[in-house]
Amino acid sequence: ELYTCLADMEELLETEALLIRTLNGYIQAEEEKLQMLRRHAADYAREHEEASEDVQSYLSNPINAYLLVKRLTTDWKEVETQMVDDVGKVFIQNITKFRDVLKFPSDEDLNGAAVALTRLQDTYKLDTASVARGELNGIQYSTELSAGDCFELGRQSYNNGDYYHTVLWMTEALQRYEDENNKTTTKSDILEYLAFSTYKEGNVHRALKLTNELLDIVPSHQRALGNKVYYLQDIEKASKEQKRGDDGTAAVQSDQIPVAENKQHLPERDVYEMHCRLEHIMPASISSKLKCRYTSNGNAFLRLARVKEEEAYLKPLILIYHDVIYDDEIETIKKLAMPRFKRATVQNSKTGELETANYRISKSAWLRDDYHPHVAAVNRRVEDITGLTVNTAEELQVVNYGIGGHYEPHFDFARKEESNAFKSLGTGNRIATFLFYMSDVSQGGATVFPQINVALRPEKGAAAFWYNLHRSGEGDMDTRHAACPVLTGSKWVSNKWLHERGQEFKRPCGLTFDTA
Ligand SMILES: O=C(O)CCC(=O)C(=O)O
Ligand SMILES: [Fe+2]
Repeated sequence: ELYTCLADMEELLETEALLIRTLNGYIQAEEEKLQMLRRHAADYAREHEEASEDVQSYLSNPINAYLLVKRLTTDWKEVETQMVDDVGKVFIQNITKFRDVLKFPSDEDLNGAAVALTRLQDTYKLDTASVARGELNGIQYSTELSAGDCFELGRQSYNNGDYYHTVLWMTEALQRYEDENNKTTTKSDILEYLAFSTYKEGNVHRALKLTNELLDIVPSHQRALGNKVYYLQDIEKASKEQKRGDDGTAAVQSDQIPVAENKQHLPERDVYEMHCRLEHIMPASISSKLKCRYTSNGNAFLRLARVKEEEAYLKPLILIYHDVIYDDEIETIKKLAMPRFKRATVQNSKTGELETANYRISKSAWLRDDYHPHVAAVNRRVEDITGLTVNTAEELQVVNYGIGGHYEPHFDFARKEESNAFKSLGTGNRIATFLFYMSDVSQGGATVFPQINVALRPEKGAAAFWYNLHRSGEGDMDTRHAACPVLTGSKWVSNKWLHERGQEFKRPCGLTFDTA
């Protein structure tokens, strides 16, 4: 699962470098072989021509007679050996050896990267043609996609049962195919996927039209012939039902079930994505009440080194601290995390087991205080800034998000029904979250709170802090939040989750407005 993390993806470039070297080596060896054969062919031709000029006199020379026989025996054998010699074999063997050492992406990675791209397309409302041109939000980032590249994206979507994106990408593939001089795929393959997905999306007339186009190119296409019969029956049935006067169309099932309606009564997904695009502007009635200050929070250490504290929201209180993790600490933490990275997991609310899920795509690692003084220093800073103890906190969790990496809306605290969640820790629920941003993100990757319309843009060196629980210990539903998919760049964060135990006399009054 390399695609889940940008740090791992860098290693793929090393793999590619080796493949390029190997391929060039193979081409050179193959060329040397061909050159040798060409030389042989020329030698044969020269001697043969000489002999043909005067056959009698040529063969009357015993040396010539001997050479002719030799040419057709041992020399020719040598040629045949060269011809069957599989020059590529040893190069392939070399690559096979490297498979154990170097990172190679799997089919699952290809699928993950394709799904990530379609997720970005949806969240950031990117139109297919622009993405195919290598543009993201109007900025040219990469080379264009060929018809074959678009076809492969469509095929991956198709394999996931995602007909919506199949239609988008196959349509684009078709358009690119027409414009391509060196064709990178075949029109009939595109049409086959496009027709069937169009049918699945409910447009049988267009599916039929596309299938007819396919049959114009390949009249004996078995699946197309079968589908055509099926589509025609479908159309006939629908027109009969219409004549009878009843509505033949099935009730359209929406898969946009509002999971948790927010205060605007829009499906949470729409609100979440709107905030990811940073489209929402906080009304002045709220933003005008937010303050910035240098604070020491009554802490002796911080009195000497005050921190910049900014209110991002008041109820629940969300605070941003600027410049609270330093570049050398960030470098150390990244270095420690990289070899420990695992695909991030989530807790199954029924079983309490940890498992991977598509709604959380990133790699994460846990770092103990004693791994490096920088880890201890960062934890200590959380304590100094919040006035809470980190004795009962979880280890520092380091997260790196790769292509389209994200974490959909969730709570950091365990809900009542998840009574097993933090049981083994024996430190109670996650009272607060301290989230360090260890990188800027050029596009995407905001932390958003859909219930209260807050979006935080990652800023390297800054941190966000909020309480997940009311003073009563009850979870604060307004702290529901998400990490938006990364559009361009790499996103690094570290989480310090503070727990209830040990905070009994520490949760400072000044930090929260709610007394519930
Ligand atoms: O990466 C982010 O912005 C938020 C991460 C988060 O919510 C989490 O790891 O629980
Ligand atoms: Fe979270």
